[in-house]
Amino acid sequence: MEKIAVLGAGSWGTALAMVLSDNGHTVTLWGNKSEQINEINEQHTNKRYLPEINLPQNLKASVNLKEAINGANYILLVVPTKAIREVCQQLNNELTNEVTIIHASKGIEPDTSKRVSEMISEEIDSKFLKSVVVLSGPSHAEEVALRHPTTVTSASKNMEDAEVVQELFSNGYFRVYTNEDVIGVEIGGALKNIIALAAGITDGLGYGDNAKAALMTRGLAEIIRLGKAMGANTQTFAGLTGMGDLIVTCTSVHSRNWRAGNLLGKGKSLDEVLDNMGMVVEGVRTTKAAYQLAKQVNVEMPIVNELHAVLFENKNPKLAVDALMSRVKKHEGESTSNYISDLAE
Ligand SMILES: NC(=O)C1=CN([C@@H]2O[C@H](COP(=O)(O)OP(=O)(O)OC[C@H]3O[C@@H](n4cnc5c(N)ncnc54)[C@H](O)[C@@H]3O)[C@@H](O)[C@H]2O)C=CC1
Ligand SMILES: O=C(CO)COP(=O)(O)O
Repeated sequence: MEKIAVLGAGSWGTALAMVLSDNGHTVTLWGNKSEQINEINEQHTNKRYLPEINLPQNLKASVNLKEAINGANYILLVVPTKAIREVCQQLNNELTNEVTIIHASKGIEPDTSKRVSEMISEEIDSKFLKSVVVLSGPSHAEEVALRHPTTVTSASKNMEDAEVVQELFSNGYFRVYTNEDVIGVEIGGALKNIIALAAGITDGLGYGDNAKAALMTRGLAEIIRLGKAMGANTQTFAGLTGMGDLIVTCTSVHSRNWRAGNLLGKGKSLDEVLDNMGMVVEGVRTTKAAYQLAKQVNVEMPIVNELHAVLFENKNPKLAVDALMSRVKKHEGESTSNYISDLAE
């Protein structure tokens, strides 16, 4: 059994800390809000993020980063993408031994277009960084905390590291696959949030399942196009971290991205929506990043373009849908079917 520090005491950090505690590891959950940390230690709950969930008695929490990482060979980083660099810088100041950093955050940094694993490698001194492993897939914290069956992927360039992480997390309700395509896994996890925002918008506008199926299918084609240009293995997008996560995020009431889109479709402003949410909506920043990236690498991403206009140029969501529907007529062309046929190995 291992000593593992989980940095980020929101919905996903808490749910993953539960999985690791259930597996018998010694887990310390680190957060920056003392009231919340006291609640976890004293009441064994984290009501703001996971109401009605009782946390394992052996799960400890701390506001002290040095104390949380003391003796840990594995650090799970699960703060919003916006906070990754800041938390890594704090971590870098406290590290005294080499660690494997596992991250479970889903986003791309605007302006730099960096994926989370790239930011981690930039911020953590290489003498302390044994490996970076990504944990991603269709996995709403609310359902994992109820110990409902969930599948995810552990990805690393080094398959042995991915397998170690698979072993750490796997149990009867949490099944972990491995993959060596770090780029594809991170791009899929980040970009599905954009499509979930768009799916929320069409639901909020009162359009039905046809519109959502169209967005999911054509959205996946956009994700694949960008992923391919970034060097991903296109087959990855037909798997858990691509299509799987796209399905769960576009169709679940648990999704903060879908819920935010839904409110936008109902006429709320972006500021009103984000004030309302109280949790991270990663798709907003990732839309900005994908919009910039698509232009840089010359990839056509019409849904991303329209969502960018709705979020940042005040475009009426209904007009954005009209614009997508009246684009120049096309052949279906490069669709996911090309890749899905290769998947069932
Ligand atoms: N909630 C979910 O079901 C899933 C979330 N994710 C990803 O996990 C990441 C985190 O998401 P959630 O836990 O859901 O977000 P959340 O909004 O529920 O919680 C975020 C937590 O990070 C903390 N935080 C923010 N900035 C910080 C800083 N500078 N220092 C220390 N703590 C800081 C907040 O206090 C809060 O506790 C996101 O990238 C998200 O896309 C991935 C899979 C599932
Ligand atoms: O990534 C997730 C599920 O796999 C969570 O999605 P949201 O951030 O939209 O809630």
